[in-house]
Amino acid sequence: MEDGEQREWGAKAWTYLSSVRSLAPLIQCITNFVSMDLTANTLLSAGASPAMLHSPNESPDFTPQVNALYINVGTLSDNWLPAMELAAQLASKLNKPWVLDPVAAGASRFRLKACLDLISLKPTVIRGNASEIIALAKASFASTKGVDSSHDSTDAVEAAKSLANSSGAVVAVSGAVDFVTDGNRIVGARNGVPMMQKITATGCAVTALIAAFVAIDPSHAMEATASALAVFGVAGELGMETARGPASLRTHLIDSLHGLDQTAVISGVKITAI
Ligand SMILES: Nc1ncnc2c1ncn2[C@@H]1O[C@H](COP(=O)(O)OP(=O)(O)O)[C@@H](O)[C@H]1O
Ligand SMILES: Cc1ncsc1CCOP(=O)(O)O
Ligand SMILES: [Mg+2]
Repeated sequence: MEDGEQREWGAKAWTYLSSVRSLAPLIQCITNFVSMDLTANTLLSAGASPAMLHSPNESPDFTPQVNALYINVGTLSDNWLPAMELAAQLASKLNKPWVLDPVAAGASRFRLKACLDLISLKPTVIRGNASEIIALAKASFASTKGVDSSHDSTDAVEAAKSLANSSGAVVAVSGAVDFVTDGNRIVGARNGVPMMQKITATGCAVTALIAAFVAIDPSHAMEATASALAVFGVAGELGMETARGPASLRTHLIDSLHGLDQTAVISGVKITAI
C-alpha cells in the first residue's frame, strides 16, 4: 500500500519536473543577498527561468509577465519591504501564485511583523523551517536564534496546520522530514541528507523550486509543494554520493537536479500521507 502510494507520488513529482523543464516558468525572485546565486542556479538546473527583479519601479511592468513570484525576507531592510508588499499585492490581484520564505521570522519584532503583513497578502505557499513556522503560528518574537532552526520539523506540525488554517496558504515545514499541509491533509517527504543544512540557502533554494512547481499547477499547490521538496531531496541524496563536504555537495546537488531522470524520481521520491 505504502509502496503504491509512494510510486504514485513519484510519478506526480516526475510530471511536475518534466513540465518545469518543458515550460520553463518565469519566476520573479525577491530574495536575500546570500541566496541569490544558489536560488537562480537551482531554478535554472530544474528548467525554470529565474529573474531577480525587485525594484518597485519595475514590478508593475514585470510581475504581470511572470508565472510565479517568490518572496524571501532573509536580508530584509526598510526599503525592500515595500517592494515585497507591492509585488505580492500585484501577484494576488493578478491571480498569480506567490510563495513566501519567512527566513528567521521570530528573530526580531520588525521581521515578525513584516512576515505577518506579507501573509495577509495571501501567499499560495509558505515554506519555512520549524522555528520559523512556530514563530508565525504563535505570532511570537524570540522563538528562534536566527536563520537556522532550533526545533525538529515534527515539533512544528500542529503550528503548520494552524498557520495554514489562519492564512489560507499551503504550509511546508522543512527538516529531516518535510511536512506539507493545507490545514486539513498532511503529507511527509522523507528525502534529503543532513549535510544540506550545512550549505547556506538550501532552504531558500527549495522554496524557489516550490514556486516553479506551483507555477505549473497553481490549483494543486499542496501536491506541487510536496513534489518540489522531495525532488530537491532526491537531488541532495544523489549529490551526496560523490560529494566530499558541503561545498562539493552544493555543486553536486545542482548537477544532480539537472540530470534527474524518470527512474531516479519515481523510485527516489518518498512522500506519504501522515
Ligand atoms: N536532517 C535532514 N535530513 C535530510 N534533509 C534535510 C535535513 N535537514 C534539512 N534537510 C533539507 O535541507 C533543505 C533545507 O531545509 P532546512 O535546513 O530545514 O531549511 P532552512 O535552510 O530554511 O533552515 C530542505 O530541502 C530539507 O528537506
Ligand atoms: C545566513 C543568512 N542570513 C540572512 S539570510 C541567510 C540565508 C538563509 O538561508 P536558509 O534559510 O536557506 O538557510
Ligand atoms: Mg531558511
